[in-house]
Amino acid sequence: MDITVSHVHKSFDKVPVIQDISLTIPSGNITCFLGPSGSGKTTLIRLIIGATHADEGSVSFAETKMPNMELLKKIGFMPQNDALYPDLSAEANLHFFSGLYAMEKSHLAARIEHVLQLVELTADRKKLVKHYSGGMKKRLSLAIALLHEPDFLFLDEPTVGIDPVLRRTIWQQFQAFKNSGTTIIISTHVMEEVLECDVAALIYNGSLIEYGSVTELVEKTENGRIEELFLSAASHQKAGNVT
Ligand SMILES: Nc1ncnc2c1ncn2[C@@H]1O[C@H](COP(=O)(O)OP(=O)(O)OP(=O)(O)O)[C@@H](O)[C@H]1O
Repeated sequence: MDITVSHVHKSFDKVPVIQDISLTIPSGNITCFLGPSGSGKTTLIRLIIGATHADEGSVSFAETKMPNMELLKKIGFMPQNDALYPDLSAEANLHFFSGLYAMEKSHLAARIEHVLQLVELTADRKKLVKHYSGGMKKRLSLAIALLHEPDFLFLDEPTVGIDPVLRRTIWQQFQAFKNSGTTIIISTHVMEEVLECDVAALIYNGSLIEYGSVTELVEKTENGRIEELFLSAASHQKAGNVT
């Protein structure tokens, strides 16, 4: 099921934040939204999952227009800022979120066990979240996003604050999810992570400046560094002709 974003616009307090973005996110791939801080990546994710309402334009998952309650059950979202309950343990947080996803009780315990293992938090499952480190909270947020085995996984800067070894393990997991058919959309400003993705959308000041396979985008650069494409967008924008 591909995701189609069609001519989406969004302003906050009359300031345009997303400007006429259209793209098709292919199913079963890892797509990244890459852009500098404040370029609109989080807003675009929130528009796609229906958490923010677009001023103009539409988002569809195959033929179904968002927002749609049935589709929401197929979506996992890991926000940039943790939405966790600090006075509950990791396990209790997972139980709470399973209620929101209306998960069947029969295999809940096994799912909780599985996602805790994936993010290496099994030993700390009883600890209150307020005593967690930043990286542990990130990992718990990821576990929550994975709990209901979503077909679409939206991850807003998932590896910020995670050490390089665990980051590697987590990326191996993302590749494994992809191989089992999950569509992954990830926002990042880390250029190295782009090379892990199949497709990249480069976002600059709320506009889509490049979109294509990572291989194609790398080929457009002189030295294989995708940053170059931003530098040329920035210089065009100064000259007033970014489209
Ligand atoms: N609810 C809101 N109200 C007002 N302005 C907002 C709101 N949400 C986002 N913005 C503004 O929209 C712009 C884009 O923000 P967004 O969080 O989408 O960027 P981003 O690319 O995800 O940044 P970062 O990489 O720093 O997370 C910023 O200027 C931000 O201040």
